[in-house]
Amino acid sequence: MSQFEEETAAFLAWLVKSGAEISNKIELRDLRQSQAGRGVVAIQDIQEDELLFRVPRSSILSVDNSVLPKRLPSVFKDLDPWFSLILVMMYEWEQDGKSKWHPYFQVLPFEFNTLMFWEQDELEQLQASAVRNKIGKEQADYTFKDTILPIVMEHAEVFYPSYGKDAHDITSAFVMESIRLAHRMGSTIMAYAFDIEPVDSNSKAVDEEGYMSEVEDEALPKGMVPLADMLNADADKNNARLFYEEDSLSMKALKHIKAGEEIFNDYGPLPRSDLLRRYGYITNNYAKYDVVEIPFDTVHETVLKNSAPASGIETRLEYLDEQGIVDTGYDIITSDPFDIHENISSDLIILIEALLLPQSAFDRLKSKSKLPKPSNLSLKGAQLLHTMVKARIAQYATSLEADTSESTTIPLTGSYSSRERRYAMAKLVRIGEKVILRDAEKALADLIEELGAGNDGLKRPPNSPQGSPGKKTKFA
Ligand SMILES: C[S@@+](CC[C@H](N)C(=O)[O-])C[C@H]1O[C@@H](n2cnc3c(N)ncnc32)[C@H](O)[C@@H]1O
Repeated sequence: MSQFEEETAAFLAWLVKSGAEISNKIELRDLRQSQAGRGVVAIQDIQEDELLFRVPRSSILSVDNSVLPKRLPSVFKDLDPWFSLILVMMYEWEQDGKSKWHPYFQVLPFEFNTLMFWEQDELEQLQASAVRNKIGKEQADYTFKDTILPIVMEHAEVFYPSYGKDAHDITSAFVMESIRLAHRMGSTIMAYAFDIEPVDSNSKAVDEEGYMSEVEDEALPKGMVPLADMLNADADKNNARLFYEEDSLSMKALKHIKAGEEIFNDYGPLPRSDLLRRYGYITNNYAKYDVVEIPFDTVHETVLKNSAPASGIETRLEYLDEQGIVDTGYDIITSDPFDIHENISSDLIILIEALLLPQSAFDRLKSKSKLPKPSNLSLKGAQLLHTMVKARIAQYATSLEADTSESTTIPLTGSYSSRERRYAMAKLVRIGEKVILRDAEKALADLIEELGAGNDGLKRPPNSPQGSPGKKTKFA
């Protein structure tokens, strides 16, 4: 038996000993040959609603189940769920064989393929993707130094029992190791933890949509649910879900699963950029959730360069900010066919239309605390949006045509975190974003032609068909 298989077997034996029930119709399998780590596979046909496994709440690696908060009650009084679980995991990891969760840690990752761990040249393959600004490595470093490190240093003898009496002899190696460990546990939580609902609900799903925890759901306590977190995900291939019960959490089949099929959880409708950031992998099945962001700076610059009045823009932005319209960026989502009003952020359309209004019209809206209607995209608005989209396209180092001149596939051989794999995944992410921009550019160009040829009083391009009288576009 390989070490990998031994660790899997020891983990499952530990889980069963802890009171878990595991169906004999499933197997925790080595899927490294398809670059998917471990995964759960059906070895016999499984019916809809059938129990796959049940994990007792006491086996969850969580703040409630660890002794650390009992040892350091004052530390946990005001700490948010995210930092609390990081601390607990650091503590339990350092207890080594003495931790109740030791066999579980052996099947959790030591290395990650998420964007936080990519080299600079690998990140550059994402070109102008907005995900590069969301990796948050510096922010995480800062908060770990600010929040986690002082606690670990003050209670070094608790966290690092092997330091013994010299626990307070803190060295820079100690500091670096603690930050590294905090990153590792933070990344594990991001890709593996669930939001744990309290023990009151009547057999409730993980959250309303059944996704694994989102970092954004900061209020709910987080927990690591052994085996439940061994399920991979592949967009709509989802066929199982975790349900809360009073003393346990149960993974059940959502549909009939045939022998040999993989059992998939649902990580949510994530664009490939975000999937890469949080989970370190992508599949083409997630392409339908792709998003491209128009950063606020691009919006601002385009408005300043291309439209009067430049004066008063900042005051208008202040009002729009109060109304919740100003954001760091605006999403354009993918769909085929592309629909301007469905796919382009309505806040972006509101922002543009508000900035284009004559001063008197803007003042009137403001006095009534109102905003332009996103359904009323004007010709000027469409033109400005079109210029913005073109400016955004120009921010990427290569064109869509160049990127797609040869097909890109993610290598299935070699190391999971190889440069080759990362380059290919990054290329697919940027292609997805450029496809949306191309579609948006084309839809806006068509709309401009339509509005220009219609009743906006502008000159129609030569040879364009005459719009029939009274014909209204959806956007006029
Ligand atoms: C919740 S864990 C699932 C168990 C994981 N495969 C393991 O071996 O520990 C999430 C991680 O599994 C991997 N993963 C999940 N779904 C995948 C898929 N469809 N293809 C490749 N890797 C996947 C990614 O590395 C992701 O960060």
